[in-house]
Amino acid sequence: MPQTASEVPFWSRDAAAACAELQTRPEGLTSAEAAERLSRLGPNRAVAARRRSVVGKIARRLVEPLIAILLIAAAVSGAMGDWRSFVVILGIVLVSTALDVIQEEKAENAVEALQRSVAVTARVRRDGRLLALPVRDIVPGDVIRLAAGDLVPADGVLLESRGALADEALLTGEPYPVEKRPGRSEATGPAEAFNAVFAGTSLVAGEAVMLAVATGGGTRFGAIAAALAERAAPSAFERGLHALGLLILRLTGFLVLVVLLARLAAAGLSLDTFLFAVALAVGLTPELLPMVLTVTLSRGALRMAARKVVVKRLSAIDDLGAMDVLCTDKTGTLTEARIALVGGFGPDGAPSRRAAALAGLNSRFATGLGSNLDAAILAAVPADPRAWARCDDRPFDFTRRRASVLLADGAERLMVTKGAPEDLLSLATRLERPDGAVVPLDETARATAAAWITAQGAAGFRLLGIGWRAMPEATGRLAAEDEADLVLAGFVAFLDPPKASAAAAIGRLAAAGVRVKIVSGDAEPVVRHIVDALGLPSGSAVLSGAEIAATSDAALAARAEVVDLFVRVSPDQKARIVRALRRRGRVTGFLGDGINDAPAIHAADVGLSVSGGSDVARQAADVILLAPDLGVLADGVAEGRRTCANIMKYVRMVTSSNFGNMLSMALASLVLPFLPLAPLQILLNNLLYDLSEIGIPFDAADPSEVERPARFEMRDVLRFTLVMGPLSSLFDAATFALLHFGFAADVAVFRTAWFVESIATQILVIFIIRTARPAWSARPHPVLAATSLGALAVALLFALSPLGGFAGFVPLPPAILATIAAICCLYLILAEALKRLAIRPAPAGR
Ligand SMILES: Nc1ncnc2c1ncn2[C@@H]1O[C@H](COP(=O)(O)OP(=O)(O)OP(=O)(O)O)[C@@H](O)[C@H]1O
Ligand SMILES: [Mg+2]
Repeated sequence: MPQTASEVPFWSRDAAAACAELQTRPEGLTSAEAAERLSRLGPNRAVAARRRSVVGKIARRLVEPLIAILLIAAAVSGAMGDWRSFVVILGIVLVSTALDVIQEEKAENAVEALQRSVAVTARVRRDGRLLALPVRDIVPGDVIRLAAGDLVPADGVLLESRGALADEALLTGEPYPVEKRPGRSEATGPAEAFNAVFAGTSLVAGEAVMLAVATGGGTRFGAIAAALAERAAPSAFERGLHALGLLILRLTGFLVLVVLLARLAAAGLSLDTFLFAVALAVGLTPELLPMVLTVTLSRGALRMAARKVVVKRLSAIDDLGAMDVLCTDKTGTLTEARIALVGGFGPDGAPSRRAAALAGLNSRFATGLGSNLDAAILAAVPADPRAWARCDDRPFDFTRRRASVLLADGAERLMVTKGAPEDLLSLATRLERPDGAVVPLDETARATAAAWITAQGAAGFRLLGIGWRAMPEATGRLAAEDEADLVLAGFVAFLDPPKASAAAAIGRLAAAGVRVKIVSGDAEPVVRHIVDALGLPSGSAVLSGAEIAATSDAALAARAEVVDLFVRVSPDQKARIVRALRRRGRVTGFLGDGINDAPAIHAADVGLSVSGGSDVARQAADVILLAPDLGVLADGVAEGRRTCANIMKYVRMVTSSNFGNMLSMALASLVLPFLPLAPLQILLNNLLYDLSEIGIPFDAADPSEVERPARFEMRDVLRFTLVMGPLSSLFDAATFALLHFGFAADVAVFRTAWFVESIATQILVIFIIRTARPAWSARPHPVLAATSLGALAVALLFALSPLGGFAGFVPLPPAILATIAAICCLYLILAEALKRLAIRPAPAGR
């Protein structure tokens, strides 16, 4: 059984031959057969899971420069006979690596489970039944049903097709959907193989049944598709953090070098100097930041999931938090998507059974996208008594916005077209009167119909126009030109009530600094009606698809920013609007559920879809809403910002307290005749400090931080550092002076005292800088309080009890203890007073 395409391409066999070769049948495999194949051929995944094993993770950490340096330091200590350092350094490497790996592993597991819950499934025939199975469980020989909007889960040949059109643009570059039908193809390349479908492409119209021939790495395009689908571009937040990390790295390198040279000049090379430099480098580097990011983001993801928002790409949380424009589709988010047929109406607007009956014929025989409009028609219109049979059809697509069927009854050939009402009106040259007579469509009748269309739209009805045309007896196929010279039979009208919760949700989003824009394929009056019904600001100008088509990208960018309503836009225009907004620096989200929304979802900073949306939309999305409700999204945005706010707390800690303390120590080492802290003490300080921060992801965010889009601004970070850094240094200098000159402390006492001051200020300041509000009015999360105070307690236990002897700590005289306590209190009070300058205040207006 070939798992890969062999020399003979698989599409050169017909369905029966392919079935025989794969030992399967149109009814599909049995689950026993499938299980056997799955274990033999492996899961249907184009690229092996990229996730590292635990061993891989540990190995990766051990080769990181910092850890490598520590290991070398341990080895040097051991070789020199300093067993205490050897053991402690190894212990620290062990603890921090374990901490890192366990946290990350847990985070990844949780997020993977979430992602699985929104993974795309395929409808597979197994044991004679149709099952929804995860795509990864598909094996060669499986028989799979596909409908418009579905992703093709494997390479295969078609067994059946009804108007199937596949979008292979991603793989062949062919921009237009290509027709797919069963048969045998002589094609040499996949692009021309009309009977084959390929993993990674999607069906945009029609229905099909396919036989999977190749899965996983054996597919033609799977690997390319996976690579293309992979979005490597980091979020703005990640880019900012990365830049900050680089900055710190450079400073660290510079400082360590200076200290090392100075000590070498003063005291010559010694193990202590070497270890001190190593410890300083370790202390200065925010080595846990990557882990902390993953953990914070995955905690955010879990909290969002509890609010029915599932993120597929972790960093999308940052983008969601930063989003300031949301473009949304209309149906399902602003409306209930419970579409009901109101009735048929003639060209003059009088009730008409005939229009409804023709719409029923079209919906019944049209292949392709079974839209909810069709469902509403079929539910309300009784089946036509005549024995119509389908000859051909031109399925619906979002650019033409209409669908035509060619029907036969005996020698009679009838084409029935339904679609956007204003388009149908312009295609029509005649009209059908209530008595059945066909007369030319004169200007008055045309104007009457146009006015009626607008009036109905404004009254909240969605309309489809219905036209027909008698075709010559021999006609067997429909051509594009046939959709012309129509007889207008009238219209069908639908109601899709506006969603009661939408107005409040949009209000919440607006209050949170997210501007909502409606981007709809529907007509202006209908969209306007919804806007009015929801009580949304209706003053906005409107931009239509036709206008957009005539606008350059640059001009569109300027227009798109101020316009909030876009009507009659095609799928690629939706994407153009998103790109235009992004070009203006807007962090843009797009929420949609249809095939027509997928390009825009893909183009957005945050692509959003709903769990009931089509495969392609969900595949393109970064975030899936488990309920089609903007309120859910507003919750998600708040959680996204909370997550960003927590990441900023780390950044503040790293840039001010951690870096500040290590900086002071480096400077002190230049002045003092001895090292201000023993290397082991620095490492211990660093480890306990890292531990203290583990609770940050649990913390709540300030209301002010949730109220506006969260952006990573290097300026804000620098401002914070410039205010809080010197403050911390000031207190370090005071400690230094008091200990060295005031108390004339000896080395051991000096180090113990400095350690206590350093770790206490470093850890406790989290309670101050975690909020821009007064520290006492914003209560920290209990987990954060526990990790911080716990780490501090351990540090004090080491430093102040006989336990600390191993690291060179000695008991402190009460006078020094009291002085340190006073310094800490004073520092915290001043930090509280100064933080208002350091943390960006909420902007006055928006
Ligand atoms: N089944 C169908 N048959 C004929 N025409 C259709 C059908 N479905 C949709 N149309 C036409 O295509 C237009 C665009 O489709 P649709 O309204 O679903 O786009 P959309 O951008 O997803 O809109 P929305 O914002 O309402 O979700 C419709 O307004 C209608 O005129
Ligand atoms: Mg839609």
